[in-house]
Amino acid sequence: MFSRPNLYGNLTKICGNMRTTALVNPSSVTAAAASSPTPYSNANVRQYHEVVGDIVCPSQVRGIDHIRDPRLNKGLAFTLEERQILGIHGLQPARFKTMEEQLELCKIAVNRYMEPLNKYLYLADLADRNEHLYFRFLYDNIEDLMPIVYTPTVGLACQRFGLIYRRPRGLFITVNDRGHVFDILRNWPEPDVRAICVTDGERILGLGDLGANGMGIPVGKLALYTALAGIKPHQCLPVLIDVGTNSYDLLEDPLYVGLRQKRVIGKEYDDFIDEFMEAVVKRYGQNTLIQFEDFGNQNAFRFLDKFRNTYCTFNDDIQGTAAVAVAGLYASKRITNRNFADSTFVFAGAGEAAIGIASLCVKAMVDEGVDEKTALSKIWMVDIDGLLTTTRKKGTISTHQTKFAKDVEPLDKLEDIVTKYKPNVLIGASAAAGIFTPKILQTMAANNERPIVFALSNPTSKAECTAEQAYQNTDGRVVFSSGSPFPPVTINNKTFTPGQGNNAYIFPGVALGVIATGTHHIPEDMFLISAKELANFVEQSDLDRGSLYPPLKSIHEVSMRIACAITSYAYKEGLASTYPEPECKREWLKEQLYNFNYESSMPVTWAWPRMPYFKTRKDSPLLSSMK
Ligand SMILES: NC(=O)C1=CN([C@@H]2O[C@H](COP(=O)(O)OP(=O)(O)OC[C@H]3O[C@@H](n4cnc5c(N)ncnc54)[C@H](OP(=O)(O)O)[C@@H]3O)[C@@H](O)[C@H]2O)C=CC1
Ligand SMILES: CC(=O)C(=O)O
Ligand SMILES: [Mg+2]
Repeated sequence: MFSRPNLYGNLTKICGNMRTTALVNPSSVTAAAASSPTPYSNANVRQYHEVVGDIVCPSQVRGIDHIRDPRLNKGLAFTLEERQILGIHGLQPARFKTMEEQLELCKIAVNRYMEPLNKYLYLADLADRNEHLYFRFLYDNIEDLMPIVYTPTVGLACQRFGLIYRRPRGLFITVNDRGHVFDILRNWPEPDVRAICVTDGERILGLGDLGANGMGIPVGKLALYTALAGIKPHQCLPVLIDVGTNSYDLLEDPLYVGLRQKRVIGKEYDDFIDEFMEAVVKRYGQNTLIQFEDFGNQNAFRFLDKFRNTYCTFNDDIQGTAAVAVAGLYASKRITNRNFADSTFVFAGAGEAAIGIASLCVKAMVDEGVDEKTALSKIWMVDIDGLLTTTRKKGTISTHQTKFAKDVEPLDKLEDIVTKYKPNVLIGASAAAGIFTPKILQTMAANNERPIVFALSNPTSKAECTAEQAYQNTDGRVVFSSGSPFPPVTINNKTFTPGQGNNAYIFPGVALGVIATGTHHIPEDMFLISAKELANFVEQSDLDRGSLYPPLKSIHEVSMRIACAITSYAYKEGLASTYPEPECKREWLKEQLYNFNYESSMPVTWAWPRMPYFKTRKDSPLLSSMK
């Protein structure tokens, strides 16, 4: 244990005249967190003045409010100087801890919970208490914690949202706020938002319409912005657009926290979304990235078409998913030796994810030198009514699906379609659990030496098949990946660890590149570039263990590589608005990242807690009065 030095003499000296000074060299403060605290003195006050020069005041918040602010709180990692100067001394136990010691405690604490939802709640509580520790904990333990803050557990958290809701972690904008969306955005305390993830909760993972309970999704996605790509948390804003829900269960549920009405649709809904988009630009600027997430099918495509050239926006379910799946297919070429154009694809599902992937596959084939018509002929799409054919009744097939419809006899059953068209690639994005039956998987294995099967639906309970079913029914020959994680499977004495074909490999890196460069619009090319970047990072050892993706522990590097590629592309294509173009993109991006370690909590102008934010030492009346 640390002995407690007599600091009160020094403190009286410093606090005696609140308008003099109490400045301590911040580097010594950070280092001191781990070691025996050193009393402050006028000597190090002077040194700090000399060292710091122009300085930005880190915080005006003192006392218990400093601990209560998750962005400022460091728990027991506050040094003695920090505790004294911030006026929090005595509000915590005597012990000083390093961040590493705190992280050990987090591990013990989270592992005490058996239920994933309880782990989720522990992490949410940690984020509400100590943001730095939360993100560092996620960053260090992404393999263990991604299934908690993200799919599959985030799905359960959304389903139980009314029960577990604690504190605001994003904005709820309801259709009753029409005409006042800008005012609601102004209520968000952060002025420097660079990225918004927005949902209206209509299609939350494969769980359907969860209305306002869908807030867990933008919160989880943006947690990954920080944990995977280092985007600063204060620059991220989760938004839930509440226009009601068509879920009868939720409307009847006494715990439901959203508007208790059926969804507003049509012009009223569209005008509301328009107002939201305009308000975002007015509040945060035209380069604010707006990631659309888990909207209903029709709206997702409509809004992407409508906004993609007028706002800085993308749809993660359509475009992010496309990139991760196509990356997996690029990587699979090293196993099957087949180009895209030599393949036959069957998609179970013809919605956002499936159409997005199929469209990017076409782009990849065109990239290989094949014409678009030939590329389209390789792709067979199946929705709930069976094969997409040109004979479908008008109105049962959308404009995005039309180009994939085939001039053939209708076929309803997936089994028959797989038997007849003999795909070597079978991709599920249907939210229909178990539709890849043993028979279908066996047919894939009978027709292909190395059949490719992606069961991309989330959460785990909605997967088209489990990893175990895929390996067992193909004699271990399948090249498999899934949207949510599955545990390793051992068959014929060989253990397979399939990779996670999830857009989390893509959207954080894309977002980092887009935000850093101040890109205005996000062209489709960026997703093909991201796919190639991800595939290039896959090593032979990944393929050998049965994965088409790098291990999650290297997902930070994946995000950085994607961000570098996006940055280069943005400058090359004249899309960037941040000048001058940096020579070394990686170094330049790294300089902008979140610091996962604690920073000094020593406020330069601590003696005037409510003073405005002075940018330079020269500007500060406190400091100039000291001359
Ligand atoms: N791994 C990842 O990164 C991602 C995974 N997903 C997952 O993909 C799933 C679908 O999402 P999304 O595309 O956005 O949803 P959509 O609602 O847009 O599409 C679902 C599609 O599946 C079809 N479908 C439903 N039941 C069946 C069935 N029994 N057989 C064949 N097709 C069927 C639907 O047909 P119809 O329209 O006729 O009902 C529709 O075409 C979700 O579970 C989602 O979590 C989504 C994004 C990313
Ligand atoms: C992963 C994702 O975005 C989804 O399942 O909707
Ligand atoms: Mg999604």
